[in-house]
Amino acid sequence: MRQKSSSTGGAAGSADGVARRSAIAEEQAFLDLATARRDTLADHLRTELSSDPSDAVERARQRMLRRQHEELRRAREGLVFGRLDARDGTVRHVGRVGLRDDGEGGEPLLLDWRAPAARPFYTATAVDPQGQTRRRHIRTTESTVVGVDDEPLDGTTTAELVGEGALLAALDERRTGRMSTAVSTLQREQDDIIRAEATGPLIVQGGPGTGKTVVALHRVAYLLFAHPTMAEQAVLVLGPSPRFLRYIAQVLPALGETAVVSATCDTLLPGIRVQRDESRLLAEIKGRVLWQTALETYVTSLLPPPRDLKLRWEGEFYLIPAATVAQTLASAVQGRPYHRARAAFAEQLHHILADAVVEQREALMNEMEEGFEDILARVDRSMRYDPVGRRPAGSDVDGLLSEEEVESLPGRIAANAAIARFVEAWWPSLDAETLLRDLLADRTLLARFAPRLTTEEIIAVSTEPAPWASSDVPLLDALADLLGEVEAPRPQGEFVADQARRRRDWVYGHVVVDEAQELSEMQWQMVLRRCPGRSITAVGDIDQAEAAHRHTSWAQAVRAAFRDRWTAAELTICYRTPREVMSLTEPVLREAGSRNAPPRAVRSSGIDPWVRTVTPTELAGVATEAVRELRQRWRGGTVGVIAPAARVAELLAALSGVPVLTATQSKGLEWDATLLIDPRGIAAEPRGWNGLYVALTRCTQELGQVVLA
Ligand SMILES: Nc1ncnc2c1ncn2[C@@H]1O[C@H](COP(=O)(O)OP(=O)(O)OP(=O)(O)O)[C@@H](O)[C@H]1O
Repeated sequence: MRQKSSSTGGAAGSADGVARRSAIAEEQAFLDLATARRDTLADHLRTELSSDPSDAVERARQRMLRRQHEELRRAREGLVFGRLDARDGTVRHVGRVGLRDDGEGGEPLLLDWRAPAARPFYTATAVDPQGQTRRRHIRTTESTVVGVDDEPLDGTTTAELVGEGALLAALDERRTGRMSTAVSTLQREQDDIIRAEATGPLIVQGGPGTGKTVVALHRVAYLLFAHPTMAEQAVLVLGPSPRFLRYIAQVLPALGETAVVSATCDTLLPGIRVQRDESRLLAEIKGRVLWQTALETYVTSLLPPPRDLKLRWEGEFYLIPAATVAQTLASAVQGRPYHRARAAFAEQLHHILADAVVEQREALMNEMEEGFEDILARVDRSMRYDPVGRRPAGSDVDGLLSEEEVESLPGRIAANAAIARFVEAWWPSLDAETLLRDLLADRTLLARFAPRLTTEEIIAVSTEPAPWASSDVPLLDALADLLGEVEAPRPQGEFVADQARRRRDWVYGHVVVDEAQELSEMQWQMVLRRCPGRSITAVGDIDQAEAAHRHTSWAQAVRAAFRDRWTAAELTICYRTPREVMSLTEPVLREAGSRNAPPRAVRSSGIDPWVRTVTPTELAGVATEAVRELRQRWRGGTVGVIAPAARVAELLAALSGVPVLTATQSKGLEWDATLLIDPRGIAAEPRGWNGLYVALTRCTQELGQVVLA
């Protein structure tokens, strides 16, 4: 049985009221102390910051100081939110950042929520109190304590939820259109995932509203805290849409994190923009992992075939035989990207040529000694040949190259523009966009490199229009990776995230994927490329999958990326959607073909979902009226409208002041009230029952449906 913890706040005249006021006053005094300490530390750090670090060590130190300063600066709202009273009488406060007092040795004043010692705040129970007798949630508004919720952990009560009062208050708040942090009310099953090992792929399945996004973002903050080296590599957060990224944009900065790059799969490749929609058929075909092999063999076919290479150096011709070229080519390629292999080949070629020059010079000298006049003339010519005057002084008078000349020869050859032009002509630079365009437009090439595609599929792919669509991005990314950069880019930017964002080949310390059920096999390859160490957390709901691929289980969805080397975790409690609405979802899930049960709703809104039935001509008018009512009822909050794709334009024209989205576009978002237009129309779309499941679960309070008669 669940019992409420005692909640303390607001006016009261009883003994309870006195205790409450005293608890609030006590916590206010602590908050004032912690705030003053935070301000002092932030001021001190600011004086340490320099805009002109002298060397790499100082640059790294400055990056760390800047992070710490930023973290302190942002830790305003909810600086202190919890307190643990231990059996041995120790009292520890938990907050957004860790603070030490300014006494000798700097005793801990405030525990960072991510520190191991803060863990009982999220996981202690009456059954397993972890040495604690009481957990207190401290509610604040700006710098004022407005209430406290106490939970005894001495076995006098049992509670399923951690800090139920504070949690339910947070869940009941009006939605602003921006996600907020949940650091003070994280629940046990969420905390377990947030602090899980990050050594391999972790896939978190959770129904709608179970806090997958909350967990994903707080996990990023936790990992950056627990593994400072990760901050040097940055963390990538992949979301389903720019709208979703805007929705979550404040959470990580509010948690003080700057070493984070957020993107969608469509925006991950610098310089590439998705410019058109595409059919589901093509999205599915081009999402298959077979393209990885197809592109690998395609790029391999573009390597230059070995042949005799005839090079000119200082007026003489030198022949590098095909067998030497083949050997050098094989050692240069060895799994390297195309352009890097070329650079390795060129470097070896410069040495081979230098050796040939030295050998030939020695041979000429030997012959000369035997007195051939014409050879003398050739030597003379080759010694005089110095178009840019770079010949180092000190050639031996006997015509042989000096040791210094021999040593510098490969470098001079490497710097020679004519040699570089020769290599470029034989092994040309390529660019991913041109290559992909050529491949996709050419049925013969497609049949050769992607033999697992059917003739119909090849025709469909080759008749697509030119600008890039979403499913082209992973193909371009794969090609760009197989080609490699012609020249290594220079790091730019003050924060590590700025550098990472600009680099296609940046290797992140960790990658978090939200709405991971939507990723195609080729999009997973994009993720793997950015995190070869596979420190990846993917959160999603396989029952909300709407993308064109056919996966209906995580095992299928990630087989190509991870085989069976991944760990599963589950979230089971729905925090967003009230019980009244969740009760509508079970039959929808069955229709979607799922065998899972919807998550258990943690709260009731007391508002029954309602339905209005209309004719098509009444639709816009009734929707307008319904939106007006909902906006009035949820004044200060948010209302969203979800409709079949075919009705969005008509509704956008009729409604103002509310977002009108398809089920797919509403992924990951939430409003206080949702108006669902033509749910049967949504269900009839491709993967429509999954879409309807998404649409039904977006509200935190009230659901209205407008159904066509
Ligand atoms: N521990 C928590 N404390 C306070 N609020 C929470 C907590 N967990 C989740 N929430 C809130 O519940 C709502 C749903 O969370 P979230 O968006 O992370 O769920 P989700 O599983 O990603 O949902 P969906 O798959 O439907 O998009 C959000 O408003 C979030 O802030």
